[in-house]
Amino acid sequence: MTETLLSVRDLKVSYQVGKGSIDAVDGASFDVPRGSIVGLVGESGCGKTTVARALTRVIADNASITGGQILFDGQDIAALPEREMNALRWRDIAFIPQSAMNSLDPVYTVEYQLNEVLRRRGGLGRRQARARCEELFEMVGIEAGRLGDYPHQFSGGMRQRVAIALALALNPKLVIADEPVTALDVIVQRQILDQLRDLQSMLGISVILVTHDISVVAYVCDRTVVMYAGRIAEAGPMDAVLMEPSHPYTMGLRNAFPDLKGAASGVLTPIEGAPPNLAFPPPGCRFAPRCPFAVETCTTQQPALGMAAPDHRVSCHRADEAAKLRQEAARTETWLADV
Ligand SMILES: Nc1ncnc2c1ncn2[C@@H]1O[C@H](COP(=O)(O)OP(=O)(O)OP(=O)(O)O)[C@@H](O)[C@H]1O
Repeated sequence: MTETLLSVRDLKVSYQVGKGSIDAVDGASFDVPRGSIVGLVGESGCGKTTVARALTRVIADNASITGGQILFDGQDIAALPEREMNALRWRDIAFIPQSAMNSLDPVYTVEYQLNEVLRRRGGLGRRQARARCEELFEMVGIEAGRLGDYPHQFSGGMRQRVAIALALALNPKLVIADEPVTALDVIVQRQILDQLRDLQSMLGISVILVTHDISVVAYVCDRTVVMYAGRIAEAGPMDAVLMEPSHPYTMGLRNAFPDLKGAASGVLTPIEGAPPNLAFPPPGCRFAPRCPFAVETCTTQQPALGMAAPDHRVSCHRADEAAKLRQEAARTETWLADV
């Protein structure tokens, strides 16, 4: 069995807003096996970025981790003193924030920015750092001659490659990439994802890929964690979750996105409505107000994250009926009725 690198257990993250608080992540549990790409997927606002940032403990000033464990290599980093956590960042866990433009400083050359990580954090000397910069650029397919360029001199796709090089600088075990291909055209998306996959398997690292786009997960991930309104809806091997989803939200997401591989994917059916306001989440299953299959229990009782199969978890009161619901979910009318 594959060894687990990261194990998130019942993670809770809240934002303080005025006198109240928003439970943006409300009991998330999932695993990241060594040497795998795990897609963290869900609509905007469902808590993906909050989870990703909590894993590096670079969270907003008004955010706090209010519960749970983040076991990285067996150590609970949710409880680690900031000094030790800081030593772990870049070296063990690297984070690529949502826009590569944000992660790169426009006023410095990319070599300067790579050097900041390599020399300041990695302790490399000038010569070693230069050699590593060249190696990193080669790894991400950019000529070393462009190391002295500024971020604006690169195209969007190339900036994303630079951000990947930066993340890989100190040989981390885990790279967390937040929406790494959003805003790029489909051809460039594929190139970046292919490269991420090649580097992941060459270096044997693990990657958490945060995305709202389930076709990105289908294209490149080994496993999928589907989030909805701060909770895990479904998690497991990519094929099991996307080919035979057990949660109606995953069934709906699958209908709502085109296929990145370019195959004919038929009619796209959006999930009507929007995720709930997390300041006032509905009782019971948070997806119930939009779910075409919701029954009374769904509106009153929160479903537990149970087993759909030994390695496949799902949080749905009707998970036992998944095969039947999948057939109904494949029909566009199912998603137009009831909501
Ligand atoms: N600094 C903040 N203060 C208050 N609420 C916040 C803050 N940051 C995020 N939130 C709220 O937390 C919830 C989760 O947001 P988060 O950004 O993690 O979701 P997401 O799935 O990553 O969405 P997106 O892809 O749009 O970033 C949302 O309801 C959002 O409004």
